[in-house]
Amino acid sequence: MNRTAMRASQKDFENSMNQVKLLKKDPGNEVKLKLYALYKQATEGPCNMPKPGVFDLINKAKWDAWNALGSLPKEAARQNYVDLVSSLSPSLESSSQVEPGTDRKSTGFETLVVTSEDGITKIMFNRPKKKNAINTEMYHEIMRALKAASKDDSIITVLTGNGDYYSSGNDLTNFTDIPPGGVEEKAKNNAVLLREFVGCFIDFPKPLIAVVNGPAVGISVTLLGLFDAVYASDRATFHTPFSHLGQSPEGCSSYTFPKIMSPAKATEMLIFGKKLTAGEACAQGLVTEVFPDSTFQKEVWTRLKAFAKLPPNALRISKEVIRKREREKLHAVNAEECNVLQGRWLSDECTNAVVNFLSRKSKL
Ligand SMILES: CCCCCCCCCCC/C=C/C(=O)SCCNC(=O)CCNC(=O)[C@H](O)C(C)(C)COP(=O)(O)OP(=O)(O)OC[C@H]1O[C@@H](n2cnc3c(N)ncnc32)[C@H](O)[C@@H]1OP(=O)(O)O
Repeated sequence: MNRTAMRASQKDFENSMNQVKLLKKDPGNEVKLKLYALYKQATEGPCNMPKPGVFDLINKAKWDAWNALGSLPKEAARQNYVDLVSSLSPSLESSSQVEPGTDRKSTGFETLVVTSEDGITKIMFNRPKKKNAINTEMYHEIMRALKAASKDDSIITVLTGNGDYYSSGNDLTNFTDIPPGGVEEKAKNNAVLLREFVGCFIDFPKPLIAVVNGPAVGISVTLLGLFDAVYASDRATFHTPFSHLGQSPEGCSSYTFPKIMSPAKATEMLIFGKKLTAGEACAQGLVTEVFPDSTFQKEVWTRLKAFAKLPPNALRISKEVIRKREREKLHAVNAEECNVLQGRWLSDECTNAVVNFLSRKSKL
């Protein structure tokens, strides 16, 4: 609405002040200073404060902005304030019309729900009836969602699960559809794809956070070593039963887990398949913090929203400094793990374990 020809009433002014509090998107320092100056001018008249010292940067910037309005009459300042707030309307519309908690949702995913809100892109595994097992389609969709999240305007990216599981790991039916080229070709193609998939986590440029809402198995656990923070419900468990499945570690865990938790503890998990509780995983350094399930979502999302308000460039640069010296090593480990797994998938040990699960003879 063009209000320049109108006189803003005191009521309009108060409404605008309330609207500013509801702004969803930070309008930036320049606009905030302008709003501050116009507010002061409209309520107190020309700048009447002593000039702050040069080292009092914030108050000095505020003083400069207010002082720059000179002798602008209170009424005109009030009008300018209302106009400025109304020019921020796209952000206001989204804040006032969208129900609290309603996300901007990306369509085009079958196995995920991807949403973006409050500076956070949330990638949620969405096959709850299958305990969020990762089928081939989901591997591809996670890669696509991560690539999009690395370029969108979000500050941090979160992976979580829908339902009672975080994820039961690789969908064991991935091994069943054998192409005309036979099992060797299937194993080779899967190794190439797995390497690309894990590579997306190694190279992800923004802070990547796991919100582990329930049990996690296999690759959904190993990848956690490539995340920047892992928050877990006390219902979560962490299980990598690779030997039971005739397989071997992936997700760079053969390198990250011994570093994170000590070689002996990593061996118990990765070779002997010891399942850790959330508390144990936290004590071993794999999990950042554990929360009671009853307050998990509330506490974690409050924290994540605060993280997402931190300066984005500082977050990315700090992550890069930490990841930089490890990146090459991680890619080499990933390549080697995929190569070893390719052989494992062709073994009788692996075939029997998958057949036993699919014929309902065994579970973990
Ligand atoms: C880029 C493309 C790459 C392709 C790459 C292919 C290969 C990459 C491989 C990478 C290496 C990964 C390794 C791993 O992740 S190893 C871990 C594999 N996971 C498992 O072994 C878990 C198997 N599941 C279970 O043991 C149990 O289901 C579980 C303990 C998780 C839950 O038991 P519960 O009794 O509570 O529930 P149900 O068993 O009744 O499960 C409900 C339904 O969900 C199906 N389900 C669950 N998990 C899986 C799974 N991992 N794969 C396939 N299906 C799964 C289960 O069968 C039930 O289905 P139905 O209701 O239809 O019976």
